[in-house]
Order: sequence, then structure tokens, then C-alpha cells
Amino acid sequence: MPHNTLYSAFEHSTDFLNNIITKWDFSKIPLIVSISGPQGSGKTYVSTKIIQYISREYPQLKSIAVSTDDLYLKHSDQVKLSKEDNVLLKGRGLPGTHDIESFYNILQKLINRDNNFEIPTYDKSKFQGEGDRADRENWIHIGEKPVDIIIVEGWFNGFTPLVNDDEIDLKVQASKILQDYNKQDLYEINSNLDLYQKIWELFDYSIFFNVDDLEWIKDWRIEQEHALIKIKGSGMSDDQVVDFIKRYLAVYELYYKDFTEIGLANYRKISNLKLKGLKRNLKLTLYKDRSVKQVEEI
Ligand SMILES: Nc1ncnc2c1ncn2[C@@H]1O[C@H](COP(=O)(O)OP(=O)(O)OP(=O)(O)O)[C@@H](O)[C@H]1O
Repeated sequence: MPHNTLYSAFEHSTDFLNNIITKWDFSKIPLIVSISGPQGSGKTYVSTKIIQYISREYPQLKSIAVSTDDLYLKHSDQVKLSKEDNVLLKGRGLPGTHDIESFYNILQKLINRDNNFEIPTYDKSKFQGEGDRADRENWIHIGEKPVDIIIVEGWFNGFTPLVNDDEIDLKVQASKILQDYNKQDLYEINSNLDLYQKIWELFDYSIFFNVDDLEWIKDWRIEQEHALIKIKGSGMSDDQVVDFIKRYLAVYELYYKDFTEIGLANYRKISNLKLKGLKRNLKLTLYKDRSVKQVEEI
């Protein structure tokens, strides 16, 4: 593949995927690809373009994109969770705020090639921005034809928990951001993350965005909010954005560096011999303008 940094993240992603799609035996099992990257790095942008590309280049294949955001807890369940002490779980976003069982069951249905069912989506504008599951007419409807390619987009896809509290304590010692939080709260996030591993294990391949400076997330998020204010007339102030992003930064401090070094750790057995030699992760290191600085397959 051309490791050309003039190519966009989308072009690198489709090069990577072409290699897999042309060898994949779709009569056996659908292909599940994770797209992971920090807030604002371009996951939705790239996923959407990939889906359009697949329907153009491989019209016989049916593809869908789902986001882990779609499986946030229903508003009533998030309200219950927010009443507990952990400040990191007050509001949607972090490990522990998703309906993991439903998420897992949906992926299993897709793997089993079920048809005629629906995948929930999430409406962030409900309850004055607190969000809730969207109305049923806005869910993804899987029709008669089962799905061949599933893109699963999520900001902490593939993150693996630290093995014990001592490891977390070491991270806390090294991070000012983490020192603002109660250690028990961090331990709880870590055990919540453990519950997502069975979902990550269903991912066959992973494309992820690596950034050199996590401070960019704030600027990207501020940029998004300014765009929203322009369109809708309201949105968060810059200070509110900084406050909002703080909880997320704690999770990056705990797991991001480790994840970007190894990529997706566990995986479903790939039955197709033709695919055995292919690396499972496409790591795209981005510049702040989201152009590609470095391309690695790991
Ligand atoms: N490669 C790109 N070229 C041009 N614009 C881009 C590119 N990638 C992303 N954008 C723009 O940047 C903004 C953020 O991108 P996007 O919503 O895809 O990020 P995200 O990672 O899905 O963020 P979040 O986790 O907040 O949903 C969008 O306005 C998008 O159109």
C-alpha cells in the first residue's frame, strides 16, 4: 500500500480495507471493523465516507456504520447512575455509561446474519442535551438482506483495562489530570472498561487515529461547538467545553498511550487463510489539521 502522507485518512483506510475485503469470505461471516480515535479526530467523517465508498465500489455488499454513542444508557438509567458518587459517571460518555449487553447482542445478531431487526440510535438533543435513546423511527433498520460489513466507531474502542490498582496508582502519580479525581472512581472506570472487552473481541480489524497531543481534543471540540452555535444558535461556551472534556481526558491519561502502542489486542479467530498475513491495525498518526503524518500497520 502506498504509505503516502498526502493521502487522507479516508484514502489510507480504504486502501487498508480493500486488501481485506477482496480476501474476505462474506458467505461465512461478516467483517467487523473498529474505527477508534479521540473526540473530533474524524471518526464519523471517515466512517461515513467508507460506507459510501463500499456501496459504490462493492455494490453487492451491504455495509452499515454504528457508533458506541448509539448504545449509551437510556436517559432514565443514566439518571440513576449519575446519582451515585462517581463524578466520572455523572453524564454519558465514559466506560460504564453504555448498554453493553444490548450492544453485544446486536453485534451477535449481525454476526449470525440475522435480518429484519433494528439497531437503536441516540439523540443527544433530548432532555436539554442530556440525551436519550432516539425515537424508534430514527433507528437503523436492517432489512431483508443481512449485513456484510459493520463499521463500529467509538472514542475508546480497543482500550484495555489496567491489570490492578497499583498500575492505576502509578498512572495517577504521573498525571496532574488524574490527580483531580478520587482513586476509587478511577478504579471503578477501570473495572467498567473490563466489561467492554467482549465487544472489542468481536472486531476483526481496527483503524485508529493517533494524535501526538491530546490537548487538540479541546480545540477540536471547541471548533465543533462553534459550528453548532452557527447552525443552531446555541451550544456550549469554550469554558463549558473544557469542563466537559476533562472527564474524557482522564480516560485518555489512563489508557490511550498503551492502546496506540499495541492497537486492538484480542480478536476473533480469522478463519480465512488468505488473511492470515495481514496486520490487524491501521494506525494513522494525524496532524492537528487531521492530515496524515504517519501510517503504520501494526
Ligand atoms: N479529514 C477531514 N477533512 C476535513 N474535515 C474533517 C476531516 N475529518 C473530520 N473533519 C471535520 O471535523 C469535524 C469533527 O469530525 P468528526 O465528527 O468526524 O469527529 P469524531 O471523531 O467523530 O468526533 P466525536 O467523537 O466528537 O463524534 C467535523 O466537522 C468533520 O466534518
